[in-house]
Amino acid sequence: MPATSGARRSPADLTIMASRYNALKSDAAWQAIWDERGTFAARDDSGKPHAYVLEMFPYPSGKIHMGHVRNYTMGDVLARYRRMTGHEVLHPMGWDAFGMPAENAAMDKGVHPGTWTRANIATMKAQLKRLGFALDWSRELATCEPDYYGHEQALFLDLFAGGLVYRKESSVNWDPVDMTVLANEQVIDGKGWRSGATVEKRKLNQWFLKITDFADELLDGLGDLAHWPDKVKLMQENWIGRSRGLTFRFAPVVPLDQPIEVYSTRPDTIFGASFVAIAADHPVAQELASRDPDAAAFIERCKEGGTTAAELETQEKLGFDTGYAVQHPFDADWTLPVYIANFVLMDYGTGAVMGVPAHDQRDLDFARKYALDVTRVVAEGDTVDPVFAGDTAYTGPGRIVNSRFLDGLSVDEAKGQVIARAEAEGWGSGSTVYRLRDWGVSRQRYWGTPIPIIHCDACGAVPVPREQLPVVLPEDVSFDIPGNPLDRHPTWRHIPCPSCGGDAARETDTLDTFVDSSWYFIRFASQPDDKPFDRSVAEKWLPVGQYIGGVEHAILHLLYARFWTRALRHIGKLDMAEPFAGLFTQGMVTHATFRSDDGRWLNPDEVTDGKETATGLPVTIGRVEKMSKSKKNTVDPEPIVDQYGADAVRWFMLSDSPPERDLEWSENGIEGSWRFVQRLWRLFDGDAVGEAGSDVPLDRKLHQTIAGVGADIEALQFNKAVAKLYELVNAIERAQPSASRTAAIRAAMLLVAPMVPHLAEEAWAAIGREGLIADADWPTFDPALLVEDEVTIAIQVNGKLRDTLVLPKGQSKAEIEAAALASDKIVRLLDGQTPRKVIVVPDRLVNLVA
Ligand SMILES: Nc1ncnc2c1ncn2[C@@H]1O[C@H](COP(=O)(O)OP(=O)(O)OP(=O)(O)O)[C@@H](O)[C@H]1O
Repeated sequence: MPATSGARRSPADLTIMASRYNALKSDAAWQAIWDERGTFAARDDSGKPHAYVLEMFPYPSGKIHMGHVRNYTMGDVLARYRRMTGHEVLHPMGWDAFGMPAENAAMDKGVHPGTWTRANIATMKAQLKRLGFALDWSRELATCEPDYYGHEQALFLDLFAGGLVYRKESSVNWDPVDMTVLANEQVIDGKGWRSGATVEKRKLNQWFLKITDFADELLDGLGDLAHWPDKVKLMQENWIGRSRGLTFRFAPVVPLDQPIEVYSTRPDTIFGASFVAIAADHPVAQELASRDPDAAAFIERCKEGGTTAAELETQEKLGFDTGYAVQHPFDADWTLPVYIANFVLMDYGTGAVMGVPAHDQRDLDFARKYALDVTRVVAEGDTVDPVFAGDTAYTGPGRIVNSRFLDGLSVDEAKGQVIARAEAEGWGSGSTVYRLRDWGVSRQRYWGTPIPIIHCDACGAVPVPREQLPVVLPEDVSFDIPGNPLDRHPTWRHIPCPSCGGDAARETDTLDTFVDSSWYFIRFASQPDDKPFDRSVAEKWLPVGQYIGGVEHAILHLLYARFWTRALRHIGKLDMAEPFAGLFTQGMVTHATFRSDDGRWLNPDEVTDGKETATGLPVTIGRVEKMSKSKKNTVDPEPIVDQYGADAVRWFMLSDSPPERDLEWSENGIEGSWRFVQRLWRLFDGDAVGEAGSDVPLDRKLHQTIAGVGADIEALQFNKAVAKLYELVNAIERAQPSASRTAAIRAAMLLVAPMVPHLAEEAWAAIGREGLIADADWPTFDPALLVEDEVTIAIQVNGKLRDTLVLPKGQSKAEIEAAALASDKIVRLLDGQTPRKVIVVPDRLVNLVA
């Protein structure tokens, strides 16, 4: 390393000097060294405290984009920092590799989903490597490989044996043109995304996991997650949706011959009820349809439309007046009409609801359409008028009004009263219900984990014997016609029944890909060949200390993983309640979206000056949205890494804004990061070593920075850490050569190492240090140097500021008083008088009462 003089240079000069840092060369060299030495391989038994840092693994959709870079850089800084602070770190990476896009690629391009997926994995892995992430690649896994999903099948069978899996008929979205089941996201405005046909509901036998058995645990367990964002906990709480309500019967009015049982979470609004709505497949509706062709035709119509909650919310509310009526439970003379309605589902509650239009939006839409009464029973502020105007239901809190004996009560008090009366009078009973449904895991798709079940006419659903696992997906399938190719494979599904030996058939549904991501973090911690994980090893690492991922996974993925972990505990496979002790949800990297003249999404690369580069036709610039492959608004980091090197890209992703905040991608600023990397290099490379002399302010700055940067990284406040490092570098650059300055430069190398690891290694080697900086110890700070040792004290006379004094910190009251009374200004002001009273607040102020 060239020893130059310690003379200061302006940053602008630095980049044009000869000894420019060659990032591309250094990046490749250090990445190769880390690889060769297995630097980031986690050892199960090193004796050091364990730290498990994990980012949500990506779907291998093609290339990584800046969103991934942001997510993975944050995890990487923490992982590297934990290593330097003496931890054995597990920081693995893998691929959430099953799912629809691979099947779509197969249909569009004629390439096998496996080929497409594995090629994407290779590309993305190479891209991640170029960013220098400290990942333990020896533990890499891809969920689409039998050595992963075979173990998942074993776990599925464990849960099956443990009574947590069952099969039930349930509705799916059916595309009548493509003759296939559609995933919810393939239903767009009630139509099949490819065929454009109106989607129907169909009943199919499907597999479910009993997540509802754990509803209370999953809800109450949120209280123990101190290191999770409140917003995520709230989202989970709402999703589980525990509420107390009333199941009760409306007595029939002739000619109806049976009561209608409903469930309501708002029994407090019972005096606002104006109708009862039943599902199309409710027994009363079915019975009517057998005699009334109009009712039968309406029920057919109800089959249109998807099954998602969102669909049910948004689709037009349709009803059929059965002509039947029921009695209000509190008034034998009050009757309510009974409608068949398309928004009521049979497998939800009792398949019947009471309609309270003033206080439920769905009911209000319905009541306005069919001209039913709308009566206010909860006051909205001062508004108590029973006539409810407008088209927006009031769902907020308030006093109960227009409700006889309930008037004046709060919503909760009224609920309690109605439940108590119903129970005393024997027409209903209170119960706790959950919004959470059991998890339907069957997907009528090819590219997923085959469900390890064999169907036999004689024996029913029989688990695949363990020694026959994995049930491997056949590769010889075609996608030329819609539907699940497993269904039409010539041989794959035919198999003798393991129980009776007769002809039987494999289950052709595959598992929801959320199952794959519900336990991958366990497999990362321990991956023996012969079982899903070795419990004692897994428990050494788990729970994950810090999990980092997008808030878009706040509900489903995180809830399913929490459930899976508890389910494994329930069947005695793992002794752990919560999989992720700490959670951080990074803000999204966003970017404008572009659409071509004919409505295709375009990548920013395909647009020049507002026109599609290829066709010259104008493009539509859409909203700024989360960078994502599906909207094609991705920016590939690779050309940027080519130009500026990995460290500049990493630094840039960390420095720009608070990590929890969204960040609109722009290349402005990357050059600034590159210049800073160069500046660091000049500082590290240009230091004159071994000079004597100390520089106390610089020592203080250094120790404050060591403490502050460590705390910021621990709190994942990377932008703050970066700001402190800028300040330190400024201070070092300004300082005259001294031993302090040399020490500060050495420490700065360590402090920036988690963020710009290639440059840090290069500098470390250049000063002749043994070993890697990745393995070096994080610098320690001297607490005595963290405090400023002088304070400014205000001196007041009769409450008015008259002077200030700079004094050593921590002086006694007597010392401060003496100093104040000796001040020239005060001596002049007092003019020989002795103050009547002296009030001293140490390190802050002195007030003299004259
Ligand atoms: N634009 C983004 N900004 C920040 N983080 C992102 C962004 N896109 C994905 N991530 C994060 O990357 C991790 C892996 O996500 P994954 O690859 O499954 O993302 P995705 O949303 O499916 O992306 P894509 O839509 O491009 O495939 C997740 O933690 C996710 O939140």
